[in-house]
Amino acid sequence: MLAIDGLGFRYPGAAQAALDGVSLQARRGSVLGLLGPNGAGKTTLISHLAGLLPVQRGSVQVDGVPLADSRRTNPTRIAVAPQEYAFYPMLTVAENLACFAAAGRLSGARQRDRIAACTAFAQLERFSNVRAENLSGGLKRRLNLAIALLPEPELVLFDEPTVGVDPQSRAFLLDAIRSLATAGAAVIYTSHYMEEIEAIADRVVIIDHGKVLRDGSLAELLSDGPMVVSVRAEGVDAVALQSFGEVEADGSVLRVRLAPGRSAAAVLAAVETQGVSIEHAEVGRHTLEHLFMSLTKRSLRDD
Ligand SMILES: Nc1ncnc2c1ncn2[C@@H]1O[C@H](COP(=O)(O)OP(=O)(O)OP(=O)(O)O)[C@@H](O)[C@H]1O
Repeated sequence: MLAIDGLGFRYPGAAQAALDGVSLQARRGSVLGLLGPNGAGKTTLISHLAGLLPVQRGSVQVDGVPLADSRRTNPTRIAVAPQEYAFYPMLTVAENLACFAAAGRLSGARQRDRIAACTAFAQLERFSNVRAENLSGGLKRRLNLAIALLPEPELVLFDEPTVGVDPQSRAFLLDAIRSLATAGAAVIYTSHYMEEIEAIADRVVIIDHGKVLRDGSLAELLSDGPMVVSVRAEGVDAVALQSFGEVEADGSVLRVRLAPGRSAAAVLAAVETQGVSIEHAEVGRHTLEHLFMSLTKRSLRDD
């Protein structure tokens, strides 16, 4: 549905491009997980799709039509559920929905139907008369979701929609977002929580410094890495394990990305011969987080 090809963007006066030749596609019925460290270019990309930034280089097309033309003929086809709360705190849930429905030019029976459908979808019925400022963090996120869905968009972008919510609300939001794709919408989902992306995305795009580092199905990305042995034990000599593969320390956990021909059993045997006791050991393919960290490196992003 959405095809981005070679998108480049430089903020006025910026030394470096925020987006440098980004290409990706979002399909109906599918959740695309968009991952990148701070400053990678995610918000800049989403701002293009929300119509807030002009295309400087490359192209963005919706079903083969340039984004700007598509937005002109159908401004509500793409919706963004932003990171910040996008409602009026002084208004109740029902008043907010009515206000945003009217602003989105919904009227009459259609307006009533959409408000009822989105209230039910976000399970907000019991809170219709509660002022938005008095909702819990999870309910505020659900109101954000309901507002974004009012115009029945075909492509929905979620920018870190679960920040500050408890595990129950997070599970609810993830299920709800997944069900949008199941019902036929195209969904783009950004989050810093890798386990969320693993839970709901079919495809994953990892970007950094404005470039796409990896684009593939979740299964491809998880299966094309080496086997990883994680060992939690105090006092292991990490240098002695380097002959088995790349070794990474994470607190008291050592992670060995096995080199070809090396076995997990040999790593565990080598740790035991050091005379330390293993508290916990795990063997498996690398997780999305391992892949992400190895692609984007571990350095902190302060810019
Ligand atoms: N308004 C702006 N003017 C100049 N540079 C900007 C502006 N907004 C963002 N940038 C720069 O563009 C680059 C991409 O930033 P962007 O906000 O798109 O990253 P991000 O992946 O969304 O990061 P985060 O995870 O922190 O939200 C960064 O180097 C950032 O400093």
